[in-house]
Amino acid sequence: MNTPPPPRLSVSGLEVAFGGLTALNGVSFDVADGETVALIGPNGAGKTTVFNAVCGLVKPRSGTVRIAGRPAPARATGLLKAGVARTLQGLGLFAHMTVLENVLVPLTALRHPDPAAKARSTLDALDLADLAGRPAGTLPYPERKRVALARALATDPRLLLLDEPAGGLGAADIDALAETVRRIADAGCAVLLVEHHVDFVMDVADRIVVLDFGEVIAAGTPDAVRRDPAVEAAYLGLEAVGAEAATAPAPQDAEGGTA
Ligand SMILES: Nc1ncnc2c1ncn2[C@@H]1O[C@H](COP(=O)(O)OP(=O)(O)OP(=O)(O)O)[C@@H](O)[C@H]1O
Repeated sequence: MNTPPPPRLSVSGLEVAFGGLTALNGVSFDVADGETVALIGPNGAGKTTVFNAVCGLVKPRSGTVRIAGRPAPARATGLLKAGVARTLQGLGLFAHMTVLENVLVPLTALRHPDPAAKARSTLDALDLADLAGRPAGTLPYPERKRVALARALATDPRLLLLDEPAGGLGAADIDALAETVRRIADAGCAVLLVEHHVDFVMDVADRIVVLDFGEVIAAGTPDAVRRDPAVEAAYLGLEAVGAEAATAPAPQDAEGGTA
């Protein structure tokens, strides 16, 4: 009998401390190819710290992060080569560069054989072709978010990490985003997202991992998690969290960063 392949992402017993503060305490979960997993939890629960540990930006005190069975590379280019791409909460676009140039950044880093064609086909797929020549910083927030997603997708990641992808978007853009995320997962990519927008999470996630004070307090299908009393107690009502996320953030200055 063939051994099944290891999960695309496997986080095991992750412990992270910032001085005296234990930010993550024994966090474990997997994400399989083609699966969408959402990390949710109240503010300060440790969601971003999980992302940062997966990307090697914080060093765990103990525990492991494995990508397709191998230890996760610590540097941005190593992660891209291992098929990992990430979007950032602050988007991290280069404001004065065009949309096309932004999407070219990771392709150039990866020495893609035909970066221009790949960038253009990715922009096409996300309905951004008409904006290719515009400086990224001049676009409205929803378009800038799509550019950040395009930049991550251009590298054909096998694991996509999305940091609050629905934050600051209106209902129509959130529906379109949900469709895009489904398409990405259907193509076999593993998707891990951190998100406060509960309706969006319930819509797109195959599984939800709930963090509170750095620990996994529930994990399972959206339905199971919704009915879990520990989750309700942690949130003091999921609806309140959804309402908070519906508020658009003030436009942020684009800044340099990695996909
Ligand atoms: N660099 C750091 N130095 C010190 N403490 C940190 C650092 N990064 C995070 N923390 C602390 O670790 C805990 C987890 O933070 P984290 O940002 O991972 O939570 P989160 O669930 O992503 O929160 P939010 O929903 O508000 O983004 C918090 O108590 C936070 O204050």
